[in-house]
Amino acid sequence: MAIVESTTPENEAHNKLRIKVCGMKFAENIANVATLEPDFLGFIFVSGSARYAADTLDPRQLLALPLGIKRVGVFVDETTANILRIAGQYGLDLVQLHGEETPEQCADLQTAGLPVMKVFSVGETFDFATLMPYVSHCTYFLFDTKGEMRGGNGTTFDWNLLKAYPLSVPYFLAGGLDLSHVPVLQELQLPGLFAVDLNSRFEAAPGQKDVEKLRVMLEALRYNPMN
Ligand SMILES: O=C(O)c1ccccc1N[C@@H]1O[C@H](COP(=O)(O)O)[C@@H](O)[C@H]1O
Repeated sequence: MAIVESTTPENEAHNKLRIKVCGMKFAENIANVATLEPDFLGFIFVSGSARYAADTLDPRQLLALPLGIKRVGVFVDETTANILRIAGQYGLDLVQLHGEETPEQCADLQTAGLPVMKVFSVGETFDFATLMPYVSHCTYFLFDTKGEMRGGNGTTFDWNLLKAYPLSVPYFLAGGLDLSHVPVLQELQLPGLFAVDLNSRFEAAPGQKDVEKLRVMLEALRYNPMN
């Protein structure tokens, strides 16, 4: 993949690979990462996670983020009422559902005006038929590596499985991504890939991102040798 595949500004906007930095929880760190202008910042609202944001974050810190950065709330098997309440409180633009959420719950959230990104955990194989009931109820899909924990395992899966992606729903790729993967991503040219999700491989401590490490990664992802 040429990370920015087109030379025209119009197509560039459509084709460029978006970047999500996830697992943010400290105000100063969020402000510093925001200067790198990621497309999405993710906040974990899962109480067992080391990246749980609700303990440390004042909603006003999220509401003050630049408009160009979309705020993503990450949930695992949370009730629709709680998701909508937290989304309103923190001004979330999108929710990432990282558990066993049903197509009906995705539909309810989207009907309530909250775009949904449904996560699917990928093991050694993946059956794309699993996605079908979700297609009309999700704005994005996200593919993460199946692991011991719901998310944040820091491990990759065989991305070649996504070469056969048959749908038009754009997706995020997550799971252990780091700088060493940029050439592989460029080579693979995955159909439907909309964004990459950066999390535990860019941390100085849980929830504390290494800004310099992220800066190098974002520069590598945004570098287009064709320009
Ligand atoms: O990071 C967490 O603690 C977490 C907890 C519960 C659900 C999702 C979580 N993180 C998500 O996991 C993926 C992959 O992260 P990693 O690169 O493997 O560390 C990412 O989408 C995070 O949003």
